[in-house]
Amino acid sequence: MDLSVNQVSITLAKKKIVKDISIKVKEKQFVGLIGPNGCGKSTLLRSIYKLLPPDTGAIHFGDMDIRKSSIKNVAKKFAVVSQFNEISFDFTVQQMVMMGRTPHKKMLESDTKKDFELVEKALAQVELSAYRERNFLSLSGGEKQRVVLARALVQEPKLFILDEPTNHLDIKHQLQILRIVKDLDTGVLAALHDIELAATYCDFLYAIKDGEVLASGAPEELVTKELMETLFEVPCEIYTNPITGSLSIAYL
Ligand SMILES: Nc1ncnc2c1ncn2[C@@H]1O[C@H](COP(=O)(O)OP(=O)(O)OP(=O)(O)O)[C@@H](O)[C@H]1O
Repeated sequence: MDLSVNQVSITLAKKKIVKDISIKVKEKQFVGLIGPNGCGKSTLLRSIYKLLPPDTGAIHFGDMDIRKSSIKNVAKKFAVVSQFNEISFDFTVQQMVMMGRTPHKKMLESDTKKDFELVEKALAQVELSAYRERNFLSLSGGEKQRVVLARALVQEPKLFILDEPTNHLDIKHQLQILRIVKDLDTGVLAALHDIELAATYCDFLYAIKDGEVLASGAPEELVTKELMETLFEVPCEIYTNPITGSLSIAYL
């Protein structure tokens, strides 16, 4: 199923933050949003997962009209890993991850063998099996982020929405998170700050500035010196890393 966002605009505190943005995530595609702080990436993502109503525009996942669907039905399709993982009550890691099963359950339905198996599998994927009895609030920022990814995995979504998923993570765990979602058989829409990682993992990128899509395309076409300098207002050179062969940026 494809995600289609058509001409979405969002106003916050009387200021137009997202201006007529259209984006698409095709089935199983890994799509990245890049752009400077405050350009509207998170705001756009929030409107896609129904935390914010857009002023205008349409958001569809396949033939499902997201604006008209219930949160529970949207949560059966989309899982979100965002930058802010603060919760008021403390839960164990296992309980936190189990919450990812909620959209698939009826009220008060108890956890099944399959639910526990999915939780164990997801904890192993993020290398936190030994932490299952720990209190979530006692974890480091990076460990919390991996628990939130595990919760998203057990949700068995058709689309992952990641808002700076690698915040707080050391390089091993940044690569781990991106590799895990890349290897899944689902679409991914991710706001990413690290352009080199975005170019490595994404099939398609949208460059956003001042609430508008400035350019879009495959990373090797989109990530040019001219566009990066316009986007981030820092002089740079783009080159091919002689060791990895991947696209790299030197900020000057
Ligand atoms: N609730 C709100 N009320 C008013 N303005 C807001 C609100 N939420 C966000 N904004 C503003 O909207 C703009 C876009 O914010 P957003 O979080 O979408 O940017 P972003 O591209 O995700 O940035 P970053 O890379 O820093 O995470 C910012 O100027 C922000 O201050």
